[in-house]
Amino acid sequence: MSDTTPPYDSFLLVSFGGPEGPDDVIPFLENVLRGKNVPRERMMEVVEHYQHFGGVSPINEQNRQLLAAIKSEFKESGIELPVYWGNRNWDPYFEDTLRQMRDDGCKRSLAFFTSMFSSYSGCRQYRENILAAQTAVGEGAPAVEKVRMGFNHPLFIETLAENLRVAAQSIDADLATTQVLFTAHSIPFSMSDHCDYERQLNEACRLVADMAGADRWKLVYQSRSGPPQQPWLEPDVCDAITELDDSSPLGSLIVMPIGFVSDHMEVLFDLDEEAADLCKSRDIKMARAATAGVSPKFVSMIRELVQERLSDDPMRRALGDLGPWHDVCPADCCLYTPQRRPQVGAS
Ligand SMILES: C=CC1=C(C)c2cc3[nH]c(cc4nc(cc5[nH]c(cc1n2)c(C)c5CCC(=O)O)C(CCC(=O)O)=C4C)c(C)c3C=C
Ligand SMILES: [Fe+2]
Ligand SMILES: [Fe+2]
Repeated sequence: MSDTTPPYDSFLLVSFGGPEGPDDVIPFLENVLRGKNVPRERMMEVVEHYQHFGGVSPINEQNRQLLAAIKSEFKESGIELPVYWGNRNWDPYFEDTLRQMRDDGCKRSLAFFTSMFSSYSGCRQYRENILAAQTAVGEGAPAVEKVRMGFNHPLFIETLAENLRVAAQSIDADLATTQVLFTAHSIPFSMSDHCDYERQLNEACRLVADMAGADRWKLVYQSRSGPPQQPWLEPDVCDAITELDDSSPLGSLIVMPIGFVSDHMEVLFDLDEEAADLCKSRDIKMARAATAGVSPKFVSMIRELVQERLSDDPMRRALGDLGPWHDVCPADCCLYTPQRRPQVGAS
């Protein structure tokens, strides 16, 4: 490492958080929806989804497993960074984590966000959250810099291509002929107009489909929360299934939640319940492909994204046409509304 290389002294897993019991559900969702134009009725609908699973989102447990996997991957690779975890919407909150990091003597941390695609929610909002937490902690709060977006990293694409093949095998489907629907969280146009979310998603879908040999694929959206008069990305996964099946009976279908890195509540409810019920009612054999989770290659990708920032080597691995994404976000990266003024946060 040369003198100009930032002396990172810690690693921070940046994530969303989720409720750990029935009483947590409403305060959690109020955190999620603060500042977002989402009707109360939609929030109460989502409350039911969470209560249906005992009020516990699997996301926190999945992040605990991811942290453990990252720790052992770092150890095996000789990376001596202590590993921390902070969330936007639930305990452990960023402020508590940054305070702990300051008390442990951390000055500059490298962060991995559990979002593989650029959007306000998955990029800028986290940087704003971290800035707010640094301000709250005050003097001595560690600096936080994020690793680049990994949507086109070969190890991410390989992980998902393998998961797609496994899903196809589970229903004896031929990927060359079976319809594949890749899903991602729908967002309002006022968000998608100011980021590369759709471009990155389309690229990742193409790369995964090519690698797995899936010839019939489409990118669709799930988990829409806005009022009906507000335009959000479409089509919705269930509308797409209905339309495709009406035009020519699908028979079999593979759904892959490419926009998410773990099988959290939105995957369990919107896909494993709603989309699966729809498929059952139409006699469609549906397989839901696994998310990256703690797959060894995905964990190795996180390690690689960290290692490239610890070294002077400019090498950045990426597949496809978009190239490696930026290490440092430009000032206007992932704005939400055109009127929003750029704010400086963790890069
Ligand atoms: C305006 C945009 C969004 C609204 C409103 C919204 C509501 C909402 N989201 C969840 C739960 C999750 N969302 C997650 C990811 C996610 N959400 C949005 C946008 C909105 N969500 C985006 C663009 C993304 C992808 C980027 C990211 O932040 O990950 C996730 C996954 C988080 C993870 O770390 O994997 C969850 C869970 C709820 C319950 C909700 C309110 C009804
Ligand atoms: Fe969301
Ligand atoms: Fe960004």
